[in-house]
Amino acid sequence: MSTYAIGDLHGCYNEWMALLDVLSFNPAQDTLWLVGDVVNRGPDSLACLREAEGLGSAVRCVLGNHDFHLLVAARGGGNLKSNPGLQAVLEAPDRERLLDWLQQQPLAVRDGNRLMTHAGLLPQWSLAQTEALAGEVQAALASDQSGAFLSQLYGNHPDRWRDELDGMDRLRCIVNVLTRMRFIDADGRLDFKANQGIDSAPAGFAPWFQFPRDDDPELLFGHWAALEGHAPYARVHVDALDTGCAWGGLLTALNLATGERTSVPSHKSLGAAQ
Ligand SMILES: Nc1ncnc2c1ncn2[C@@H]1O[C@H](COP(=O)(O)OP(=O)(O)O)[C@@H](O)[C@H]1O
Repeated sequence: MSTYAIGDLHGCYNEWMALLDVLSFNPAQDTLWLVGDVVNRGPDSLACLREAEGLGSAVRCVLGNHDFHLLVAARGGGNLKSNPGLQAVLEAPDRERLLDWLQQQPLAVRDGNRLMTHAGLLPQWSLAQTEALAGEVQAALASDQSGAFLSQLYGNHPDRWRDELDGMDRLRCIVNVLTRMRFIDADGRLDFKANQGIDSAPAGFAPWFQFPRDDDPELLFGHWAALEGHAPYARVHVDALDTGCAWGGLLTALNLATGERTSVPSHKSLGAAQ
């Protein structure tokens, strides 16, 4: 009866299966939290989606920016870029079922004092507020206007949260915080350019987890491969789970009860055929 949180899969199906093997994962008893970015970059997005969908209630998954990329391309009139693996999803006979599953995933998963999102959350957002804001996006994805929502999703504005935001600006800001954020400034403004290690912070910006909070939650996030699973100088309890499997790094699972980390190497780094 273990619960494991796993970092960004990014289509690394073989590594995912190897990791589950090492963990002796049993879907009848154990639970997997997936931190988002199930698809893109790696070799087999389609197999990852099928597996995640097929695991049913054994999986709790949040949406990442690359998952949104697939949804925008499939259902929001967007163009595909980056990876032919996504094309395979779009051409699959079961694409509608897989896309329906993806579109139903939340942007936040909470269990008591623990919260998982793909990128993080703003220091001023409580866990309850984050859940509620994530729920607003999930409702938009579930509505009969979801295509219009997806077609207007992309953009960097507004780059700063205000409670008064409404309409698409509000939803876009929530999505950008929960799935794209890395560096913010003291006013909570998001930077959308820097994506390397913490040394790449633009002047006046710092990683979101280096800002103090009023509460003391345990936050799980992925998204930021260059951190290599570390959150330096964090002022909050965070677990960085993206250890860059798609970049030749590792795929990592965190046992939520014991805090133990288990990793397997990327097959890319082993020189295996992708
Ligand atoms: N271990 C690493 N060290 C340094 N840079 C990395 C590492 N892994 C990935 N990167 C870089 O991080 C950038 C962002 O990739 P990633 O964190 O996967 O996020 P996303 O694709 O969602 O923007 C990429 O441009 C890549 O070059």
